[in-house]
Amino acid sequence: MDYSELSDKAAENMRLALPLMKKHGVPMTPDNYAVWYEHVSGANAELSEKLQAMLTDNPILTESQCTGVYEQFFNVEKELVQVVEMRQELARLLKEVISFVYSTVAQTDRSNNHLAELLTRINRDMSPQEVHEVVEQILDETRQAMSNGEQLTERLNTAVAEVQTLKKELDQSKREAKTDTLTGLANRKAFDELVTKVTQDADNSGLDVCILFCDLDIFKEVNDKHGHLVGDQVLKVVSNTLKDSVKGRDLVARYGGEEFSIILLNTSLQNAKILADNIRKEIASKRIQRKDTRESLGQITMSFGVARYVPTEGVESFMQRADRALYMSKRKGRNCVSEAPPPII
Ligand SMILES: Nc1nc2c(ncn2[C@@H]2O[C@H](COP(=O)(O)OP(=O)(O)OP(=O)(O)O)[C@@H](O)[C@H]2O)c(=O)[nH]1
Repeated sequence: MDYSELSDKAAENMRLALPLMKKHGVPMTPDNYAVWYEHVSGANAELSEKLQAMLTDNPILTESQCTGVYEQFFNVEKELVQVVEMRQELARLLKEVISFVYSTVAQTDRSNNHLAELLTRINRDMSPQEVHEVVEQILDETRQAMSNGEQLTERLNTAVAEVQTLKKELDQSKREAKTDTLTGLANRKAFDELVTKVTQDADNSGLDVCILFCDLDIFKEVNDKHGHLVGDQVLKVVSNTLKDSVKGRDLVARYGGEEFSIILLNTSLQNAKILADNIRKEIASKRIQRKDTRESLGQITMSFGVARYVPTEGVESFMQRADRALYMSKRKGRNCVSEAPPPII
């Protein structure tokens, strides 16, 4: 079978994942397939490390180990109906392909046995007619085997194309699940996930991680005076300013209504405070106008809370401190930056 024309990675991953699952005694369920596909694709280092660690203890995985990995890395998606539907589709596809592979293998076995049996019948004493009959049967069997092989290749090609489409849709819905629809920024879920990860990393590396919590000042007045649509326009302008103010490695998220949060990697507290103050000035200097009437909305300002992660304090304490710093800025009269108090460890 020539797979060289199959469209790239998905085919490769499918070919790698199935034998590995067999080797490690992993039941061929869609959930397990999702885990092993992710593993062989090399896209999820954490998942691969987890599998490697389990396999070091025992090369055959138990059912509960398999479920455990799936739950850890994929279960979040269960919340999304669309993703559930895609999984069901993948399950159907996988079931169909596996049963097709099995039936082709069974047919090939039968075919091989028949061919072996035909070969044993060939001997010197056969009449030309008998030789002719056996040769005809061998030819029939060979044609059948070739046609089975072609059908299998064709079905696998279709399956690979379907898996690719599903994967694209899955990637898209994963992205959407972590994006705020109004501003296009990362949402709170994305922020929470990343801040948890980078603080855990910082526990080991000691590298600087800072967060900024920022909140629009007296934003209710904008909404009350100009309406929610204009308020939304302000949120978009502010989002763009925040996004343009940080480096590609940093994450800007819309944390809630008019509250934003930023993760700054490899950034000292001093530099985080300077950055926050620059953003503050940039926003305060803008003169946003209503799109429809060109009426000025007056000065829009933001308050900021800045915190640097202290290794081992934990993500909750870190976020609480940043939140407290933001609250301090509000109490000081708004449109300013405050540094978080040290953690209580
Ligand atoms: N237009 C719009 N407004 C929003 C959105 N989410 C939250 N808000 C508004 O943001 C305002 C927040 O009001 P408050 O919590 O009282 O805070 P504030 O008026 O900004 O005052 P301080 O935070 O104390 O400076 C409310 O009017 C919310 O309706 C949104 O998606 N769009």
